Amino acid sequence: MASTNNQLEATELFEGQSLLYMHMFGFLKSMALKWAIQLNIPDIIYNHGKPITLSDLVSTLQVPISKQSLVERLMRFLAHNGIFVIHEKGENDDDDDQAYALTPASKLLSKSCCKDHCLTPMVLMSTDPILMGKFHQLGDWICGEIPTLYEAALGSTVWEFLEGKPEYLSLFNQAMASDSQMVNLALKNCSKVFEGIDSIVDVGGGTGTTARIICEAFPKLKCVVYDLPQVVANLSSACDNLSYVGGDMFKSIPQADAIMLKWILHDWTDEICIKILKTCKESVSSNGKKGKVIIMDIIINEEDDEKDMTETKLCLDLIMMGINGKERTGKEWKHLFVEAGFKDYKIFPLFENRSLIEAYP
Ligand SMILES: C[S@@+](CC[C@H](N)C(=O)[O-])C[C@H]1O[C@@H](n2cnc3c(N)ncnc32)[C@H](O)[C@@H]1O
Ligand SMILES: O=c1cc(-c2ccc(O)cc2)oc2c(O)c(O)ccc12
Repeated sequence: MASTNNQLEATELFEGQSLLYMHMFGFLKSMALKWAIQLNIPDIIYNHGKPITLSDLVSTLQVPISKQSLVERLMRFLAHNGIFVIHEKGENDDDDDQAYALTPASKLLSKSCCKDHCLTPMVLMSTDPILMGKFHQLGDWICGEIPTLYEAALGSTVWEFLEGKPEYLSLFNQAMASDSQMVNLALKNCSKVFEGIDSIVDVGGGTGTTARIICEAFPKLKCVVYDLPQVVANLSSACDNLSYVGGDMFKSIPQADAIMLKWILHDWTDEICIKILKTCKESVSSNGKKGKVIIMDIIINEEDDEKDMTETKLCLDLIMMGINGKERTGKEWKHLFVEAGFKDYKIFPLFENRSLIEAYP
């Protein structure tokens, strides 16, 4: 009996050990992704026009002979994780019997392949050493009085940090724009949301990627991108129905039939979200029309989502924790709408980890 218990205990401990190793080395997934981008591998494979053999890849990369096997090992790791796929050509145990091809994930990292849907800037932001570095201070920050991890690690809130560092503002804006490009692919599923409205303000709309997609799809809809002055400075619109206005959403929000908030509310605490939602409600109600607030954001739904999807949402929740925001469950979203005085709201799936919520004043 004792030995059965010991065996069980040992089995469980080995499982625990295995889980810990998986987590300890998890950072190498993002590092290997960054390596592939730094070496331009997704574009090299795409431009090759067919799966690329190891010898063609290393010769394009001009990797010294002594390091060629390292490329093979990195590609094996990335293929194991679904970023590339290995095509086996023959039965010989020869390097050139294998060739690497793109998967949907690496297509999204190739500018040549997915010009309008390239997620490379988001990978570069999420793997930036300074931005990643602040997570080393989670422990000290949680036990201290400083309100946000950004302030604890970098000395200012995220928005002040970005304002003072043009290269990071540009990295952040490009990362946000790359996420917004995906709206293009999802718009057909939710086009009804934009029908019957004449004007919309994209509050915190960044450099205007989402607004541009909506303006092109609905040429009669007048769209304003409203963001901090340093974000919209020097931006000009290519479409007649799109304009940029610099301002502070905590001071005022321009009037319109609809307000859009994409990836805005998850940046803030409940208290601040309720304040933003109340201002939006006033803005869409003040012209006497029955306006609405359109929210594109994350809803945590552990019951219905796949485990991997929940994991991504919970990772984003930790990122939001660092800027004093949070990802919310359906119940938590309801709390915001009720407290801000909205009469009703509807939820639609948008894409992958994102939902679209229409809230009615
Ligand atoms: C996470 S980004 C989302 C950008 C864009 N909506 C998107 O999804 O790509 C948040 C945006 O809110 C803007 N923002 C932050 N504070 C703001 C304020 N007080 N007034 C207006 N915009 C603000 C930021 O500059 C940034 O562009
Ligand atoms: O990978 C990220 C993403 C963000 C991010 C995403 C969406 C938002 O509405 C705000 C921020 O922020 C990050 C960040 O602040 C960081 O230090 C590292 C990575 C990321």
